[in-house]
Amino acid sequence: MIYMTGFMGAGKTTVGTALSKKLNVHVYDTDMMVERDQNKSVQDVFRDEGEAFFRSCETHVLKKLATRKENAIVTTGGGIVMSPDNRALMKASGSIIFLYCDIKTVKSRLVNDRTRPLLQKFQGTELDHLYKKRMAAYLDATHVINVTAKSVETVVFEILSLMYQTSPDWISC
Ligand SMILES: Nc1ncnc2c1ncn2[C@@H]1O[C@H](COP(=O)(O)OP(=O)(O)O)[C@@H](O)[C@H]1O
Ligand SMILES: O=C(O)C1=C[C@@H](OP(=O)(O)O)[C@@H](O)[C@H](O)C1
Ligand SMILES: [Mg+2]
Repeated sequence: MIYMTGFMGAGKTTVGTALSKKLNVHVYDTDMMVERDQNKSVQDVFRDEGEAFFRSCETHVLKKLATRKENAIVTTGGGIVMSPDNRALMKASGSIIFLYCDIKTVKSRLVNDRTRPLLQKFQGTELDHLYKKRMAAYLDATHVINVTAKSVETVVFEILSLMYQTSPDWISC
């Protein structure tokens, strides 16, 4: 498995989907899997059951994915790395690619977003604090790609280049 991690708005879901097409492998998005399991949006899970419940659902889907014996991409939610157990599970079952994006770019990408409950909760400097608090956990990754000011195509190309060097068995042509 290749797990894509990073802060909200770094482009995990977008880049992971594009990369999966290039590699011709499945992509699994932990947020979408939680939504399917709970039959409601991430926003509604946060509103109705709270963040702790969402985190338990997230870990549940991660555990299911980690047992799959296939080459696939997993695009994670931005908070998944805060559990050391989740990080250990990802490392034991694959590699972690951290998409680093500076906070200014994150904010500009998500300025009109209403689907991420933590963006409603943490505003202005509070979001900066959350970002800083999480950085050490994000950096506990196999590879780091700086995605700031890069197009999706450029980021996908950089990941493919990295994979040619580190995981050539994934590349079919
Ligand atoms: N490299 C990029 N350049 C510009 N916009 C991007 C890039 N990657 C993602 N986006 C945009 O940023 C927003 C958040 O992307 P998304 O893939 O949902 O991020 P994440 O899953 O990390 O939260 C979307 O509107 C997406 O189109
Ligand atoms: O950073 C976080 O804690 C979250 C990020 C979201 O996913 P994205 O990183 O794909 O936005 C989603 O899991 C939820 O809103 C919580
Ligand atoms: Mg996402």
